[in-house]
Amino acid sequence: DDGYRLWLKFDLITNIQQRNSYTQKCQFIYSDNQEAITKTAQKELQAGLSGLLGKKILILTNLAGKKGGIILQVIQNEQTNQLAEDGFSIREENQNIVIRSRTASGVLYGSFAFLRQLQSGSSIAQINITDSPKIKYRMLNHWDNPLGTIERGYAGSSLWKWYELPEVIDQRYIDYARANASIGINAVVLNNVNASARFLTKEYIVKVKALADVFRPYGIKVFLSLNFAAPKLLGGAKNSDPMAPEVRNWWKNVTKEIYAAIPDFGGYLVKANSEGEPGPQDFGRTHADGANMLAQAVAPYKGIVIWRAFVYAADPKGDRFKEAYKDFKPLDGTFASNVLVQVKNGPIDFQSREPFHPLFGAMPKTPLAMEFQLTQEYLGFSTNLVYEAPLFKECLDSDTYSNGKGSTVAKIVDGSVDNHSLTAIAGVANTGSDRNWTGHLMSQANWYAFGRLAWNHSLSSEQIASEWIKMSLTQEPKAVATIQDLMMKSREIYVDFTTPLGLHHVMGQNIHFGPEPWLERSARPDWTAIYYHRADSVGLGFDRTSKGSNALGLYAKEVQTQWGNPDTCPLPYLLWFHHVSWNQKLSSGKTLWNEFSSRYYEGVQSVEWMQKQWNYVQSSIDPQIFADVTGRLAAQHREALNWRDACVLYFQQYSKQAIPAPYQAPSRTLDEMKEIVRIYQLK
Ligand SMILES: CO[C@H]1[C@H](O)[C@@H](O)[C@H](O)O[C@@H]1C(=O)O
Repeated sequence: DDGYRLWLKFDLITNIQQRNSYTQKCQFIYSDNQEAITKTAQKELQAGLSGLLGKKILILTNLAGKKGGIILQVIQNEQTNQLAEDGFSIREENQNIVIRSRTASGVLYGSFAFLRQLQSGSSIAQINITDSPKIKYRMLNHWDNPLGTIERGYAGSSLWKWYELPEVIDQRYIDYARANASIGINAVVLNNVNASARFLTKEYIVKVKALADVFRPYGIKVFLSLNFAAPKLLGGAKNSDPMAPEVRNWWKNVTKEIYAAIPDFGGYLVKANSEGEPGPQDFGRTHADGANMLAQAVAPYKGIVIWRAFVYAADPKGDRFKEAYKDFKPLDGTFASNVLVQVKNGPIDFQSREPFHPLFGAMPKTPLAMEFQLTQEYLGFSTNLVYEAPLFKECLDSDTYSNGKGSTVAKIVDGSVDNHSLTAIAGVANTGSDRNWTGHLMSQANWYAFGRLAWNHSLSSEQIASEWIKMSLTQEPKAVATIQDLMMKSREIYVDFTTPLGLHHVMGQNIHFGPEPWLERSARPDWTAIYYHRADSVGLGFDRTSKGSNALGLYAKEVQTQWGNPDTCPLPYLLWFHHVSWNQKLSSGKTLWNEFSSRYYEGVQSVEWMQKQWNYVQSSIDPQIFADVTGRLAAQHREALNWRDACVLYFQQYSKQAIPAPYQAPSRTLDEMKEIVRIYQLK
C-alpha cells in the first residue's frame, strides 16, 4: 500500500510526453563493475525505471557500443578523485548517461539521485550533476530493546525480530535498507543506548551478523550500543574498570569475535554515566578513559567509537544546561583518533526548540557527531504533524563563532572548521513495525529530511519538503505548494501551543506529548517543570545570564551578545536565557504575559488552519493516507487545546492577569486540567 512504499513509489509516469522523453534515454542499464553494491544499484534502477516507464528495462551484460542507456562506472580517475568518498557524477557522455563514482556506494547513491529526478518530474536533458556527501557517517540510532519495545518509539514495535533471527530474514529488513540507501544513510546502530549486554553474546552476534549481511549490499554498516558493565555482567570480571587488564582483555576478545563474524562492523555507540547507565566514572575514571579503551579494541579493524555527551548530574542548585560541557570540555584532546563524541543538538533534551549545544565549537581537537531525534518524543509523538527539517536547520545554521564568523554548527560537524576527516551525524530513528513505518505518515518526511541533510546540510527545508511530497504524496502543483506550506509552518505551530518564547521542559513526566507545568516533585530535581520555567509573581524564564546560572558564558562572545540582553534576545530563545517580568514590553509590542498567552491561542487556531489546508488537498491524495492524516490532525487539535488550557491557567496564577482580548478564558479549570493529566499518567 501507499504508506508502506515511502518515497520509493515509482508508479507509471502518466504524462506521456515526459515518459517518452525519459524512455529514450533509459533504454538499458549496464555496468562493468560487479560488486554487490553495484548490483544493488542496477537492480534498483531496473525496478525504479521499469515502474516509472511502464516497461521492463534490461540490464545488459555486454555494452557493445550501444547508446541511449545508463552506464554505471566505479572508477578512480582525475574526475572521481575530486569527489568525496561516495560522491558521484551523473552526466550525458556519448549519448549515454554515465553514473560514476570512486566507490560502489557512490554509484548506488547516484542511481537513487537519478531516479529522484524522474520521480519528481525534472528534466534529464544534458544532465550534469555532481554531488558529494559532506559527512562520512550518516547514521540512524535505533533505541530498540531486545524484547521488541522501542524507547520513545511511537510507530509500533521494533523492526528487528531477534527471536526469529538469524534463520528468518524479514522482507522488511531489505525494504528498510533500500529506504536508507536511497537517502544516503550508511550506518545503523541497532539497539538502544540504554543497552542490554546480551547483544555481545555469541547468540546475538550471529543475529547481528544476519542483519549486517542484509544491509551490506545497500552500503550500510552495522553498529551496536554497548553496556559498559558487560565484562562484569557477561564475563564474570570483578568489575568493569576500564583500566583493569582483565576488563581491557575482555573487550578485546569480544570485539575480535564480532569482527570475525562481521568484518566491516562499524563499532560501538556508548551512553555511559548517564541516567543510571554504568560507565568509567563508576571507577573514578573519565569518559576518555572509557572511550579510549574501546577505541583500542576496535582500532585493528578500523572500527570507531561514538561516545555520547548526554550526561548530567543531579544538582538541584546547578544548571543542567552546563553539565555536559563541564564534563567534556576539559577532555578535549585526550580522545583516541577513532573516537567521536556525540552531542545532542541542544543542551537539555530534544525540546521543540533549544539553542545549539555549547559544546559545538568548544572541543576543536575532538570530532563531534550531531545527534538529532527523529522520533517525536517532545514533538507530539505520532499524532502531531511536525516537519523537523526547520528544527535541524536552525541548529546546523547557528554560528558558534568558534573560529571566527561562519563557524556554523554544520561546519563543526562536517569537520571543515577544525579539519577533521572523521565525521558523523545521527538521527534517533522514528521507524517501527507500523504499516507506514513511522506512525504518522507525515513523519516519514522527517526520516527523509534527516538523510538528505546528513548528506548535504546546505539543502533547504523547502526543497526537501517538496521532493518528499512529490515522491510520496502528489505531484499536483497546487497540492504540493499547500502541503509544503503546511509542513514548513508546522514546527513553529507546535512550539506556539506547547512552549512559546523559549519555555522548555514543561511536559508531563510520563506523557511527553502533554503538559504538566505544575510538576514539582520527581525522582530528580532537574526533571521537574518548575526547575525549568521558574515562574513567580515577578515573571517567567530561567536566568542563564551572568546574574543567573551563567550558562550563556559557555558560548562565544558574539553569541553572548546576541542572546545576553533580554531586550534584543530573539523571542524564540527569550525564556531560555532570561527571567522576564510579566509586564515587560517585548519587541512584538506586547507585554510578556500578553504575548505568551496569545501564542497558545494562536497555536490552537493554527492547528485549525492546518486541518483546513489539509482538506483542500483531498482530491490529490491517496484516500487512506488522507483519512489517516485527517484523524491525526483532529487528535493534534485535541492535544493542542489541552496544552493551551493547562498552560495559560497554570501560569495565570503567577501573572494574575486576564487572558488578553480577543481570546476567551478556557472553559475548563486548572483542576480539571490537572485531573486529565493525572489520569493519563495512571499505571
Ligand atoms: C535513551 O534514553 C533517553 C530517554 O528515554 C529520553 O527521555 C531522553 O530523551 O534521553 C535519553 C537519552 O538520550 O539517553
